[in-house]
Amino acid sequence: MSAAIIDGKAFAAALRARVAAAVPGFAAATGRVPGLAVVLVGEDPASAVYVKSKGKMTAEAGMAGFEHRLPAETSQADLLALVDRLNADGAVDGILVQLPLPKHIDEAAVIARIDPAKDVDGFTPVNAGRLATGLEAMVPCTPLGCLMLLKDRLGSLAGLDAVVIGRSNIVGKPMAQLLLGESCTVTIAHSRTRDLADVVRRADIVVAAVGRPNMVPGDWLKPGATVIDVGINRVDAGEGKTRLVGDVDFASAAQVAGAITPVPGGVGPMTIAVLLRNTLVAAHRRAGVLLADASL
Ligand SMILES: Nc1nc(=O)c2c([nH]1)NC[C@@H]1CN(c3ccc(C(=O)N[C@@H](CCC(=O)O)C(=O)O)cc3)C=[N+]21
Repeated sequence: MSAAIIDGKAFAAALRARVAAAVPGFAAATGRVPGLAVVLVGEDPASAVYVKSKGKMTAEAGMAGFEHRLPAETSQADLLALVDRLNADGAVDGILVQLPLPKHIDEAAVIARIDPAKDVDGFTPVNAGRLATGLEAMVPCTPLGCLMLLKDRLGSLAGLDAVVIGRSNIVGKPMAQLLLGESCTVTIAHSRTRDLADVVRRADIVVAAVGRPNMVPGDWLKPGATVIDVGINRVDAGEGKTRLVGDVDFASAAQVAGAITPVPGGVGPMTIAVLLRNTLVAAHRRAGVLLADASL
């Protein structure tokens, strides 16, 4: 094993502490604390776990959390009406509608309904367009967390070759935009990419976000590359147990990479920490209050 392990869990805890430290200043200026509304439709057990952990960390940061659990049969009209109410609620600075939604609901229509100023996931077309054109935007939490880890590790990313594996609106595309914004030479690879191993081997930075357990082996990597593993895949561990693995084969990749994020304890905790950071930022922008800590 030669790679440094990038401790996302520790970085995320430090980020949450900086967010929490900024809340009293906001409260003094506005007479209220930042508020995050989380909407969960249906009973998906994995989703319920994330929502619970988000709620706990929202409270720990000194923010107000508003949880809305709706039955799986909720109609699209009722969900849109809830989004409208949250858009109009002055105590709500951030709105997160947990994905995926049940199949009878048009996900794109629900996301597009969220006020872009409260879109702390950065999933609305307005924020995607603002990010792509270099305007001030709410940036999706997972890619922004990955970028924070990369800049902490590497300093300037200018001129580096970056390969993003995966082209989702949630991770791959915004990740590529952020890396482009840092002046990387960016390749977006996906399921139809030819000679993926050769593409990945050119990269100084590899961000794997496909959702396929252990799909990137160490012998695809350029020695010394920085590897960010966004995958969170639950796999069978025998004896009726399961465990989490990433999209990168950690054991072989750690022999070749310069640095690598583990799963769990890498990107996952960053996602929630950045969600709180985005809620704090949205609250300041909406209230017209300057956020004193420029590192946020
Ligand atoms: N609108 C929306 N926004 C999201 O950001 C969103 C979503 N929908 N739907 C579900 C996914 C999933 N997600 C995770 C967040 C943190 C961890 C996390 O903290 N994982 C821990 C391990 C957790 C465990 O042990 O199960 C880790 O990687 O160390 C994982 C997954 C956010 N999501």
